[in-house]
Amino acid sequence: MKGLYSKLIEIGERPLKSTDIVGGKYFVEGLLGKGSYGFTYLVKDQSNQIFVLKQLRKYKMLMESGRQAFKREANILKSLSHRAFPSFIEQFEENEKQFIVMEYKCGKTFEDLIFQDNISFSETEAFKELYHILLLVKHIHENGYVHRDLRIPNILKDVDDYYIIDFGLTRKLNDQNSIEEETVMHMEKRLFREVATKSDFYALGHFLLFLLYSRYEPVSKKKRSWEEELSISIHAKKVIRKMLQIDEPYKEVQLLLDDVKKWL
Ligand SMILES: Nc1ncnc2c1ncn2[C@@H]1O[C@H](COP(=O)(O)OP(=O)(O)OP(=O)(O)O)[C@@H](O)[C@H]1O
Repeated sequence: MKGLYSKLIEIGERPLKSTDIVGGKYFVEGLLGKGSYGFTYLVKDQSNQIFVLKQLRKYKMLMESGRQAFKREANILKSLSHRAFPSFIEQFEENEKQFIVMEYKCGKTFEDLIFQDNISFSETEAFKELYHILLLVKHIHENGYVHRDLRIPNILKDVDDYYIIDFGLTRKLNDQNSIEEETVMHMEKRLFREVATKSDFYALGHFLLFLLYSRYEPVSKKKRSWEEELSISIHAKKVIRKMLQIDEPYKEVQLLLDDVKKWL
């Protein structure tokens, strides 16, 4: 549990305002999000180029684990250089605040596509989307990382281009979960956060369910399982059951890609 002191700092902290200038050259355009670790802003430099600026929250800055997590995200962005992930621009401290500047990826999150634009996906369309995303996840895993936060707000699409953002929870595959994490996580969270490739497949199993549920029309008020509610093929069910670790999980991304190729 957060201490009272941290809680008070958290409540009292205000994000930067539009019109603020950071790092001597970044003009704050607006707040994109307020996550658990920090504030995320859209900023512009003097040449009107857009970037994403992440600011570590003050109470997280007081904790070694918070500072480490922020540093880790910067290092991961530096090492994962690929057009599908935001490139690292710079990192600095100003007025006792820590910042990371990264490339802005233009696209819509799958959360917005489903819930704002009401786009719906057939089984084939959903698995095709998964295929493209798995190619990017393959790159992450081959570089020795596991993302651990592959949720619909962190995966973007712009026509035929796909992007993965938010590497705040990413770990090296040979890292251990911190004791802090282990003790606070309940079972469901553990499956998302395990430092193993299967946790990314688990998250993508949920991603797939969001896409498949976009076509679902409830026929009764009775709550049923996804296997009962969704009209999908046996092959689709088999793949999702392995992703969700109901059946023996996939050991590596290529095995999952091989199964998903069927829909291409
Ligand atoms: N590099 C980026 N390019 C484009 N949009 C981004 C980028 N990074 C973050 N965003 C957008 O900014 C918003 C806030 O993102 P961020 O990941 O910092 O926090 P969050 O998702 O609100 O919270 P949490 O970190 O707890 O998951 C999201 O809507 C995301 O789509």
